[in-house]
Amino acid sequence: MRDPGATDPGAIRNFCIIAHIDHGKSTLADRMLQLTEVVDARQMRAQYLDRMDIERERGITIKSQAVRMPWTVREGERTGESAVLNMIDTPGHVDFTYEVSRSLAACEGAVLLVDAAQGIEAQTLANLYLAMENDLQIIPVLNKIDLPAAQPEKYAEELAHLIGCEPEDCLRVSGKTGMGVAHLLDEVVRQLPAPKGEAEAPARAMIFDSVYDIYRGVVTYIRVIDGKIEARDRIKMMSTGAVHELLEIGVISPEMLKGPALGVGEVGYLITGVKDVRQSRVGDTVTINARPAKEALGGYKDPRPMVYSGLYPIDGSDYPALREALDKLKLNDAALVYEPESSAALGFGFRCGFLGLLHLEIIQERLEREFGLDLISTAPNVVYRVQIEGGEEVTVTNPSEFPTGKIASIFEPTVRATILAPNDYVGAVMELCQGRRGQLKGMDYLSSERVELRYTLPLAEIIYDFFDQLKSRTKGYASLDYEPSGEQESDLVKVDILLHGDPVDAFSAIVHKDKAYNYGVTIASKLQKLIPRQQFEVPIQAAIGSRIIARETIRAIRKDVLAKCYGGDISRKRKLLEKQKEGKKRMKMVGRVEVPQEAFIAALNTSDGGEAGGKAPKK
Ligand SMILES: Nc1nc2c(ncn2[C@@H]2O[C@H](COP(=O)(O)OP(=O)(O)OP(=O)(O)O)[C@@H](O)[C@H]2O)c(=O)[nH]1
Repeated sequence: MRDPGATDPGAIRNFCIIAHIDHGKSTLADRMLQLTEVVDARQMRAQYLDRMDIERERGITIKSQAVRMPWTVREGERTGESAVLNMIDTPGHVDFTYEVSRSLAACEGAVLLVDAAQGIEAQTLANLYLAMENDLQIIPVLNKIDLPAAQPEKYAEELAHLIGCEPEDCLRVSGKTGMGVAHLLDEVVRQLPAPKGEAEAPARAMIFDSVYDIYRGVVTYIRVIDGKIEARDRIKMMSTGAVHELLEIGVISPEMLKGPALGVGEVGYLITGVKDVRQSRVGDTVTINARPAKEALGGYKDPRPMVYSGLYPIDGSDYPALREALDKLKLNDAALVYEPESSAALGFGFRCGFLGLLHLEIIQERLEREFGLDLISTAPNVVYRVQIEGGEEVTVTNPSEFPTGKIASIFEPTVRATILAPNDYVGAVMELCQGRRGQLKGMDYLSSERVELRYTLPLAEIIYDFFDQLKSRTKGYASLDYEPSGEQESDLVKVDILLHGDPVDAFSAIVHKDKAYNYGVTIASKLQKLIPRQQFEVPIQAAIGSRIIARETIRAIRKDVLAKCYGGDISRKRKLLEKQKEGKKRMKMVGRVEVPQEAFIAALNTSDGGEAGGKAPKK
């Protein structure tokens, strides 16, 4: 390996692999690491780069986001030409599209990988469009050609039609057997352009990822566009003007290799003393303090939370532990926002903002797994912009904070969704989308059997169970991808759930007018089944403002836990009474009504098909 900083930009090829989930990205990356001898045969194991991920979680080393691999063209034109390949990893999910586009901007080309037994899927398209927006050169590749079910001829046609090339231009590989992979690397050198940049200009490097390592602080991944950053430099973040001492700079191949500098087109890492990833943000431009660049690269915008949810510890005494855990996670996740909130039903917790549902799930799972917390989340909701008569405007991230004044208009965020499905299921997909207030924007036949449908949908309608519904209505054949597409004015109302006249904050929801009744009835009847009878009659009502739209009643009676316990052993009776006492400790008072917290948790749980949309803890 040559010294970093000394690489001729003409020999560099920066590329990423883009693919639909499970089309074989990690396996192909493994083969490339092996063929280029960056990882030798003894160390090689499946999903090498994923292994690093686990290591990073334990703080031993960091995840390899960009690997530098030397390669010499083996066959055909330009045999013997040496190159330095940087393979840049991209997060694959729509929640992180913002990060994906930053990583794409660090490359000149992309390997578009398609499973030869499945063909093009929704994320293939979404990633391809992103790559095209970033002006990347695309190399189409069919993977898994070793599979008996592979139909490379058929899908080469599809792929060629999509990107406007000839079917023969689609390469054929098997990440599993290694077939065709050396040829693919040769083509990366031949087809992709070398990076261009001004070596003499003030340094500008783009941050495409940053991760927190407990021993080393924040490790920032950069791609140098112009100039050179040397190990002795003091660097400056252009969005904030913050200046940091460089502690280390280098490349990753596949471990961190310290070096003297990074020059034009090079991809590597840098370490400063900062302890918080938000000081080293994805998308920001790094320059040198002594000779700063005038203009930052590209546009810089903050990742904006799209989905909010309340996170509460099941055991109230875990609240300080939850706060500490969120503080720690924030070091590694610039997009996570949270602030304390309290709920009559659930006690003390945090209102958290996420990039999307997957992000929410990942955070909740990490809190539970890494910090040993038992959590309940309230139904996720999107962010509404509410205009009050008289001109005032408020942003609502929590339905219970919906303004009470006269509302002039309410705006909700929308997404542009792309759904790919076999012909036979077009009707089912359309029915689902229409039921979710979708507007059909276009429809294309990718081949004689597969259709691409484009819809504009309210984000709120797809954050519940849209994906599950789509899968079940199409027997798992449809795939979905979506991206934010602005907002629309909608006829929305806030529905409150009242228990004996008092609102239960955790169940307030902002829903479309046509769905308000349904929501009210579902939650009221769920609670009616879950809340034990009291000494007095308790009405459960759903209300829009002061108008009641649904009602259920819990009849008065003292709950006699011994009712079903005829005769028998006294110790059994005692056990039941003890259990009742234990349960009482976890009772929450809503006005005069005593409710076991489990009832709220069960009502928030969606696994039984309810509409509240919360997530119960995993036991
Ligand atoms: N037969 C065959 N199977 C393959 C090939 N490449 C990958 N697979 C299998 O396909 C599955 C998915 O492969 P991954 O490499 O994990 O796919 P990925 O795109 O990285 O998946 P995610 O990381 O989940 O997005 C695994 O079970 C692999 O063993 C191939 O060339 N041939």
